[in-house]
Amino acid sequence: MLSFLRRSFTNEYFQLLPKQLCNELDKFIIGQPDAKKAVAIALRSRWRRKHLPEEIRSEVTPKNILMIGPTGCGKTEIARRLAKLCGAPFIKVEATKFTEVGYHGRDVDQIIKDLVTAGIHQARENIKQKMKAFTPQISAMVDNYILHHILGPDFPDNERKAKKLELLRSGKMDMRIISLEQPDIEKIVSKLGNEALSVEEYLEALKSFVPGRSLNAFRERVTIGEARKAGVTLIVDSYTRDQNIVKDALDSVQESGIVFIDEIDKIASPADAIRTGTNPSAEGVQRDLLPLIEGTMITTKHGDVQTDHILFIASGAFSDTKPSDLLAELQGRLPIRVTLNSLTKEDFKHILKDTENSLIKQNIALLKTEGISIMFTDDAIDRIAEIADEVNKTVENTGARRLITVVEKVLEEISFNAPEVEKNIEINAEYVNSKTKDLIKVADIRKHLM
Ligand SMILES: Nc1ncnc2c1ncn2[C@@H]1O[C@H](COP(=O)(O)OP(=O)(O)OP(=O)(O)O)[C@@H](O)[C@H]1O
Repeated sequence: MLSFLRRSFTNEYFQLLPKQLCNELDKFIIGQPDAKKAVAIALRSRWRRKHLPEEIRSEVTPKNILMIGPTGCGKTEIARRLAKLCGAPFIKVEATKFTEVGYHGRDVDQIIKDLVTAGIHQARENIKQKMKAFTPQISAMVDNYILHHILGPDFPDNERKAKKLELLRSGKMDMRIISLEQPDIEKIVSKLGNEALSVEEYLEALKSFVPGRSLNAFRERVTIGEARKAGVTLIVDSYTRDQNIVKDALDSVQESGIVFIDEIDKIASPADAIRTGTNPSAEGVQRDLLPLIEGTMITTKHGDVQTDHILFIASGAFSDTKPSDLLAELQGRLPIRVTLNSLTKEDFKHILKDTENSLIKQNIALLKTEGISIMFTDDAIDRIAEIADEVNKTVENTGARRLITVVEKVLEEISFNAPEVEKNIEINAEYVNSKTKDLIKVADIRKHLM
């Protein structure tokens, strides 16, 4: 059971062809076809690499990517979504963090350590998700144990026992108080490492388990309802403590980890600056990053990690510097360059309503929890997109992040007063205008000054 649960943290998306993967990304990210293509190919290359004979496989390293594009245009989102789709451990870091006082020269290794932590967390979450399919079996086992505890081991009357069990399962005994002993958790955990156990054997092994360890820590007497819940949680948690999960997570990090390094443009220095030594710390960070991206061994508290096959995606706006201002060796290690476009008003409309869990859908769902139904007319969506575009152009370009600010403004009053507002609210362009007057005014003033 355990090996089945653990098998392959990567999922079926790992098998997708680049075109199919782009289609999946299209559901969440509007436009940016080149960047989607590049990451989809990078992912498929990993699958291809896995199918190579051993001797060639170790020679093939991932083709790392440099994403160039303005802030808020989807660079991080593409990488994060890719990782999520294929179940790959993912971490985002800001390159500038390592130029801060106290950071320089130390610990870009921390990036890999954090990736391992993210990988372990994800592996545990994966197991928890998969365990959900076994909840009925686990609950039945816990109930059986509790019944055994209530009736004692020698209770002879099977008919009465069955009736009691039915009562227990129905939840009718949940308020009764029982006291539980300390579980022999060591015994259970030592069994967990044994992969040879079948489901039945595993459940059998767990019969020695007394639910409620965490409860016993602060009280011995618990209600049956609490014990039933705690028993299930404790069993699920004990699976996730298995040391093999850490080992699998390390493998997963090495084989399919993705590191997203943002603000790489901020540590690029024009050749002059390096020659005159005006920006030595930025260059130092580039040098520190080199071995990680080239492939090295990093020692973490969970074990050694070889970084050769981790996919690195570096990203930046490059408004003040150029990619060619990066150290030549670093450029060489980021051979795939993709440019992302500044988002247009049309893109904004699609981002607002057409992506899975789009901003509009999220806000509708949020207010639904208060019993409020809101509906956006098409002209309201157009207007929000227009205002966001206008403010980006005249005040500061924050890309799609601006949409969040505008939608927040539009819904501020309803959010503040809910649920004491009308139950059905239509939001049209006029309503949008009335709630975003301040934003429009600032944009107008700036426009006239330009
Ligand atoms: N093309 C897009 N399609 C859908 N949503 C987008 C798109 N671009 C940005 N967003 C949304 O805008 C927000 C910011 O985007 P993201 O984090 O990808 O920015 P970025 O390009 O990495 O910029 P930065 O370098 O400043 O981090 C996210 O919530 C994301 O969902």
